[in-house]
Amino acid sequence: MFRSVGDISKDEYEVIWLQERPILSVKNLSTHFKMVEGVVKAVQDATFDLYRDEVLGIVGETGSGKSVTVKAIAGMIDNPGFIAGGEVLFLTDEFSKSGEKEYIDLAKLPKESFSRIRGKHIGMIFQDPMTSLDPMYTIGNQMIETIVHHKGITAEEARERAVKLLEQVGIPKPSERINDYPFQLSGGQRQRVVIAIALSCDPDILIADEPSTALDVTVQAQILELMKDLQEQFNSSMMFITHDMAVIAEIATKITVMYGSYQMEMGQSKDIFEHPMNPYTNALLECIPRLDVKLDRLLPIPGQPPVMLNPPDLCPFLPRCSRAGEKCYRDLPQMEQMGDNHFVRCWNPIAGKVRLVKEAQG
Ligand SMILES: Nc1ncnc2c1ncn2[C@@H]1O[C@H](COP(=O)(O)OP(=O)(O)OP(=O)(O)O)[C@@H](O)[C@H]1O
Repeated sequence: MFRSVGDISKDEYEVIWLQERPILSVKNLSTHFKMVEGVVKAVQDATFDLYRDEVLGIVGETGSGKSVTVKAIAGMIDNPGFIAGGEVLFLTDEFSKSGEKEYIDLAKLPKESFSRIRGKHIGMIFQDPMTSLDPMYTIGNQMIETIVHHKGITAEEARERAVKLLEQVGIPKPSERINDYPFQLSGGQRQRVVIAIALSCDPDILIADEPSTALDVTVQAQILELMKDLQEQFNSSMMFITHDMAVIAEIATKITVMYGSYQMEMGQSKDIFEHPMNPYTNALLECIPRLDVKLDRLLPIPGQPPVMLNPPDLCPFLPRCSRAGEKCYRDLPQMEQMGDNHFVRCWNPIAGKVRLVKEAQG
């Protein structure tokens, strides 16, 4: 049965409208650190959209700029770091006079205003739960304070909500454990508490920076499973950072691959795994251990990681790339669209251009 536009309620209309517009639109974001020795160009030209319900996986090896990207979005870059350019457009009604959602540029938002964004609209989960928890207060106190501050409800209501959240993240006997101090919990349980706090204000975006890396392997898998379930339940968009392609395969709907401060490739997960076009993405995929091939050790990518201090304006993967050609030594390639939602930074992508030309002819 068809419905006319007049039959659509205001709430339904808002859902449709929101699904068509990204909740976050990052455009040409660059973040640098001014050091005595020179400028560390940590993130250059990062560009992506995040839509409702999407899980964007940011993957790359250590030092590639993953954490700095999300910290810049969340207003967490301190001196000597600074946003050197670009926009971070976030769709919110937090500062709106009309009550309608509007885009605000987080790259230009004063530091003091971030207390109205972080914790409320953007929930953060870091590798080490103790960076988010205060050892001096019970987990109940910490959760209730956050909820009262952002939701404006009574401490009693906040306590009820905290107990329910602890239950949702799998803490046994939550009405008792809420009185525990962080040191009384295991590492995995502490991370579950941090996840509960991050979710406590129904954030629009959840940012998880290697949330399971510091935990032992079985707990890692449990935390990953929990994050997947909660993302579906709470319906928030997520940005998930990891250096591990196998982890990203589990959780991300869309992936951006970073190397030496640049996005090298971005696309839907399926496309990245089935048709990687950047030689670096391909090298990363070749490092994933396979069940059908017996190896004594993981295959490392040959060569040295890139220099971040005063780098040349060339592809950062150039010194390690087996496909490098003459053009690669002259100019930096830009991100180029190669297919539906598939972008790659490379002068000589793997089968990319050939595939598109064939598609166009066919
Ligand atoms: N406070 C800082 N001062 C100077 N340089 C910094 C600072 N923070 C980060 N950097 C530099 O910025 C670059 C990107 O760092 P970032 O932490 O984003 O990497 P990453 O991809 O998240 O790596 P990891 O997986 O190890 O966290 C690195 O070269 C790092 O040394």
